[in-house]
Amino acid sequence: MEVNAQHYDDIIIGCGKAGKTLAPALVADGRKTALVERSLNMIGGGCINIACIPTKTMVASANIANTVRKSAAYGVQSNTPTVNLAEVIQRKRAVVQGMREMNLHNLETALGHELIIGTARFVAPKTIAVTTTEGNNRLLTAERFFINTGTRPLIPSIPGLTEAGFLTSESIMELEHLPEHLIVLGSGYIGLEFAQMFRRFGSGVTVIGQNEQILSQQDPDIAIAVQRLLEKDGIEFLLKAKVLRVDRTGNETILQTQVGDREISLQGSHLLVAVGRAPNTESLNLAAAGVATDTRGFIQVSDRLETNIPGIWALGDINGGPQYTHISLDDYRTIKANLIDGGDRSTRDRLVPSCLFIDPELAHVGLTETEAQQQGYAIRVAKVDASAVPRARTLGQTDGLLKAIVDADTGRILGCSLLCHEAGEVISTVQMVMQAQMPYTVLRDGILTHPTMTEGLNILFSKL
Ligand SMILES: Cc1cc2nc3c(=O)[nH]c(=O)nc-3n(C[C@H](O)[C@H](O)[C@H](O)COP(=O)(O)OP(=O)(O)OC[C@H]3O[C@@H](n4cnc5c(N)ncnc54)[C@H](O)[C@@H]3O)c2cc1C
Ligand SMILES: NC(=O)c1ccc[n+]([C@@H]2O[C@H](COP(=O)([O-])OP(=O)(O)OC[C@H]3O[C@@H](n4cnc5c(N)ncnc54)[C@H](O)[C@@H]3O)[C@@H](O)[C@H]2O)c1
Repeated sequence: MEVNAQHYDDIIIGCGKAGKTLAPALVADGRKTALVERSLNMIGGGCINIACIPTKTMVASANIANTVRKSAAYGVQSNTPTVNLAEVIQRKRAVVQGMREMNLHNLETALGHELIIGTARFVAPKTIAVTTTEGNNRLLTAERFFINTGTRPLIPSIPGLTEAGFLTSESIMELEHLPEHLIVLGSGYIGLEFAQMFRRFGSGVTVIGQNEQILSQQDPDIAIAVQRLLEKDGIEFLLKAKVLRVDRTGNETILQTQVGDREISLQGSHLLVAVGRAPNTESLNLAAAGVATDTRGFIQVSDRLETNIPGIWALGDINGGPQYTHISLDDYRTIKANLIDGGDRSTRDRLVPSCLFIDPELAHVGLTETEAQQQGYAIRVAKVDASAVPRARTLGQTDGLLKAIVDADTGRILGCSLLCHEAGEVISTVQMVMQAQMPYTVLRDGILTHPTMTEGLNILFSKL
């Protein structure tokens, strides 16, 4: 049943990191604001419910299992660990639920009844219809719209895949029994984090990649170092492989693959598909609003995140930028600066840090060596094994590689990749030096606490 349209100053569609942070800021700015989120189970967005937080909670369990398994090397005797996946999942659910409740409380406090649970679709420019879970329709209009609807797993069209069945990053985190042998299709972020996690829980794991190199955006030396340490964990890789067909027979999923001119058949108890993300744009009926998308369906935006339609902005993964929660948060900062604080902030030239949460972690900021060369910089490259860092030795965490790319003319750091214990923390120090536009010598000569992993930066930059 349709009712008369309700009018708002601002409507946010999707409760991702950007949307949930922007809503209270708009309210505080005196705007009559509604936030439309399609599911109560997704309050707070993908990050806390089905992505970063649940995965990192489960990675913590996997790392505990690994520590126990290796304890004898530290002089501590223990039994071989037994992983109860149902309890790991229970712990994950508790962490997620706690964060979702906190987000719900914050949003209800800021928005009251203007937090609307339902799926939004445009029916006219600046007008949406919201279908609630009970099937009711509400018409809402607003002067300004902010789209923050995120992504979902991309499912490739491979013969037999749908019929055979498969796991995604969401369903794999609801498994209560350990897969005997997990095949992971995709050698990117999601594929590698789950591959190591399930290997450490006790599953056999094979990763299939379509390129010769895993982590295709990284430099080859870094990607190879990651592959080697995952192989040390017992993970197998089948690279440069194209999956021709998937079948399910009894308890086995069988993948027919082509590697060069050879056909290789692979069997596993479970298959995880992790080959990228598709944008949640179809259900929005963007055509009714005239909002333009790219060929993959992501919304096209300016460097101020405005779409081709004045008064409609797109934030987070949906705008085709880097897919990280901290980037979605930065999109919020851009909108706040320009629309609330009267500033002039753009997304151009922002530094994008990232961390792949395997153990040891791979953190990156700025340009890779390949990118720096392609952009025509004269560069100097520093590299050092993680084993050179005293803290790594005390911890028995000596696998890894530290690498920095420096502009030979200015001494400024162009990029850095750290594959080492606590890399995700250490990279922030490098990022701050880059942001302050200081020369690399600050990290070479600065007094850093001994013995810490950050002290490794003294060692790395003294190689130049
Ligand atoms: C398994 C996994 C692990 C990850 N780990 C990390 C990590 O460790 N660190 C990191 O930085 N990033 C990580 N990411 C990426 C990160 O999760 C995303 O970049 C981030 O969640 C993007 O948030 P967003 O603001 O774009 O929106 P999202 O968080 O995707 O939220 C979009 C919201 O919109 C809602 N919605 C969609 N369509 C509609 C509609 N029509 N009407 C109403 N509501 C709608 C959805 O229900 C959802 O709640 C991970 C991703 C995955 C999949
Ligand atoms: N720690 C983190 O910050 C974190 C963790 C998970 C996800 N994420 C974000 O989510 C995004 C999506 O992750 P993802 O792993 O799905 O994507 P991804 O882009 O990182 O990796 C996808 C991989 O799948 C491969 N691929 C594509 N089609 C294939 C096919 N048909 N067969 C075999 N391989 C194929 C690609 O070559 C690529 O290596 C990431 O890019 C990242 O931005 C971040």
